[in-house]
Amino acid sequence: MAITIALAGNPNCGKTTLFNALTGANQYVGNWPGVTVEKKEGKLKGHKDVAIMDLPGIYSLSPYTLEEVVARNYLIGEHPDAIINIIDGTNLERNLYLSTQIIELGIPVVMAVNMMDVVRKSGDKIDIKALSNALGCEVVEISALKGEGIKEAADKAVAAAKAKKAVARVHKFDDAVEAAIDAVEAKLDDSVAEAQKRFFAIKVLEKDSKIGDQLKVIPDVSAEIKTLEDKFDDDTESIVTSERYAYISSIIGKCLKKAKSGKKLSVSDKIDKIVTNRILALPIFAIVMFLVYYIAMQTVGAAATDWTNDNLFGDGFHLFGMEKNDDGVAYSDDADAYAEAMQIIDGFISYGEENGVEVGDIADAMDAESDEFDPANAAKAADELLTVFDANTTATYLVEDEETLATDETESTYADLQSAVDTYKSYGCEEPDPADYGVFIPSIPDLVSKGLEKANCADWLQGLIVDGIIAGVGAVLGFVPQMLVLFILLAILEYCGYLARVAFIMDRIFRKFGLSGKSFIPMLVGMGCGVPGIMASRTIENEKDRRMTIMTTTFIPCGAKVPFIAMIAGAIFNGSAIISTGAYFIGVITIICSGIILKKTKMFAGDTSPFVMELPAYHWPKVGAVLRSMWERGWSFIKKAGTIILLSTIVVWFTTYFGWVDGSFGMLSEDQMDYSILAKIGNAICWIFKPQGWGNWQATVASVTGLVAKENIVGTMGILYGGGDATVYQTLASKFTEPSGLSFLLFNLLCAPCFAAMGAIKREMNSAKWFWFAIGYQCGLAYLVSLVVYQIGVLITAGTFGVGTVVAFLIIAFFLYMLFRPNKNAQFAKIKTN
Ligand SMILES: Nc1nc2c(ncn2[C@@H]2O[C@H](COP(=O)(O)OP(=O)(O)OP(=O)(O)O)[C@@H](O)[C@H]2O)c(=O)[nH]1
Ligand SMILES: [Mg+2]
Repeated sequence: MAITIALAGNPNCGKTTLFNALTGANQYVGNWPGVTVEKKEGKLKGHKDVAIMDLPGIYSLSPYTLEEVVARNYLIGEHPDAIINIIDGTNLERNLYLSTQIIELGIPVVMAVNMMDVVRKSGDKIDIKALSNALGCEVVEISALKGEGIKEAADKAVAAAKAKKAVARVHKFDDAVEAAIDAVEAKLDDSVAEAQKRFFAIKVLEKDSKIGDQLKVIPDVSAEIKTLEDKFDDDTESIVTSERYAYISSIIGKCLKKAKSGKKLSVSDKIDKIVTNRILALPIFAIVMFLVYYIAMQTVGAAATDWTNDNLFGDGFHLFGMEKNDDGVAYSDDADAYAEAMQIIDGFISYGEENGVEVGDIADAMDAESDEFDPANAAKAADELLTVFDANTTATYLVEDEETLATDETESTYADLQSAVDTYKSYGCEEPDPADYGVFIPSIPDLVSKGLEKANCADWLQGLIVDGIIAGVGAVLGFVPQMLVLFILLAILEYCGYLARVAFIMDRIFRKFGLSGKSFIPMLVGMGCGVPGIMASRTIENEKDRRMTIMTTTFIPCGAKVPFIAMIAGAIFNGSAIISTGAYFIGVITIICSGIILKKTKMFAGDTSPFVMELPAYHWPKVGAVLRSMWERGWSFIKKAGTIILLSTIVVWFTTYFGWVDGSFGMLSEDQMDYSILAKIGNAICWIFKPQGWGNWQATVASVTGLVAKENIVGTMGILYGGGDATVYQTLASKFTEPSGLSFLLFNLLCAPCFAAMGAIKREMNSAKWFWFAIGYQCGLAYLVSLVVYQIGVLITAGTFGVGTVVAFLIIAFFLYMLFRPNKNAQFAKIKTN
């Protein structure tokens, strides 16, 4: 016989931790209330026929928010065989409120008092026997985190389910209340099971608005309600609530012995005094986020990512950094000396070409790439070069900077040429081979292309693999080290409980603007991925607020947006951590401004949901949990690279390297990309982004592929700007200016999220109209913001003034009007001030 056991309890009491421990699952656990918003089923380890159901946390069986409805509907409608009611032992009194309701459901219950490790440490004593007697069900002490007592709890629940023995009610409410309940029970029809009658009777008495969904017929009980309300001079819901609290206080004295802690502040309280301090909170938050980004983007993470990009996907590297040859000279020194000599020689050749000196044959003989290259001939040619120039020649020529691709005029004397030729010949007229300097590991693209060449692979396939897949997927994978560092740091902040404080701090700010602090939890979750972020909006009871949160949550950079932010910051802004941290603050500011503007429209007007959130105690993050969270997020990033991004890069590569030249369709060479299919598509739509300063087909196409998955922006750039001599970063730096780079970044940060997140928006909005409204709002806002940033940017940096500037100022004026216009819908506020 299959058995289902539901885990029910208050938010943040450890249900999911217990679920993971019992089933071996890996569900998301976070140190704040409202982490789980959907029910989740798993199999009890070692029992194939026992299913465990993790539920969202609830404070009572009178649900206010969507995820509470999920939990209640499950408990009432699906009727699990047993419930493990998890109670946070550090907060017994409040947690028991739900328990008094759960034992009325007519389902076998086992109470699991969790967090016993913390309870013991604090010195409190819980009398399990007394508690069990008072509640009429089995009680076990557990620590879900440490795995203590969990097997016992599960076994007891299985036994209770098999015995099918519902909780024998020990306690009675006030006689008048009991009489009313009995009377209502008698009025319920037979479709209500006997064991559930008490629960439904109380709910009907309480005038619960949503209970109609569960009952076929709601009996008329106005007489009973009136009698009770007259007697207690209160409404029935409050009467029942205070009866429950009276019951709890009657048992709590018998079951709980608090350690004499006096009035000393706990460590958590002391930390909170500082980090949630009215004045310090925000600067501390800014510093913490800056440090997170500084470490991930500029120091540790960046070093690892640079190494990966430069070596693994770039030029290759020497094992363990040992790169000395037999004479003890470092490879990099030799390579630099050779490159410097070549620069002067090439300079003289191009100077000669321009000034009518016959250097063509010399250049050919020295061309190491050519098939007929022979070092002996090259040496002779080099000597000849010395003879064709006059000893007092000073050559001027252009040199391209490797980083910025900017060209610079340089001068070299004949003496420079002489020593350059000597150096050139001393290396045997060929670039020093890194393999002569220790164990050299070629880069992945080099290795693969050599292998493919050896295997006589067709050109197009080689192109697909090297220029398509490796360039695209490699560009994304190059960010894995940075992402892992970032994920570790965010996981630490989350597990220790700091992120819950951030929600609290932000609530103070949000509230000033008429927004609910509850909107901040989805944003916190959205820092990992927008999909669960959007789902986390279920904790908001007010429908208008919830819609608004769904619309704005993805403004926060999710993990997938990080690589492209890092790429733009790295290529155009010198890797500045201010750009990466700034992306978060821009996300938050956009959410706040959107909130203010939208709240003033009829569609979203109304009171904001109250924000009640307990601050969980600080925990030391567990190394295992942090690493697991890092790995999970990192792995999903890698998995995506292997599936959707791989597919996208193949499509991008094909459409980039195939196209029509002179009327015939075929494969294109690197300098013909402007004729490609992709260029055609991009060119057809890129005018849209002219006012943003990056209206070229490459950037446009990258933004479009970003809608499939945001990592694609980097992958697509890798293909479109890769190839050729310069690195992707160098090409990017040459194609974007600071204003256009910033505008590109902002557009892609704020516009519609990836398909997966759009799907989540569709699901949560549950309405095509609202879905399109959300997507339209995001794209429209992104378009305007990026336009303004570019136009004002060029006005400041280059003094360019034109139609675009005027439009930008008009947009700003409109925006300011929307932001500061009086709120017509907030009449109550006006009345108050009068
Ligand atoms: N010290 C200690 N911490 C625990 C224990 N069980 C859970 N926690 C921590 O409590 C926090 C909340 O755990 P979750 O399992 O996410 O709680 P939940 O009940 O599923 O929360 P919601 O899904 O929000 O309702 C996490 O930080 C856990 O690590 C325990 O036995 N001891
Ligand atoms: Mg949970």
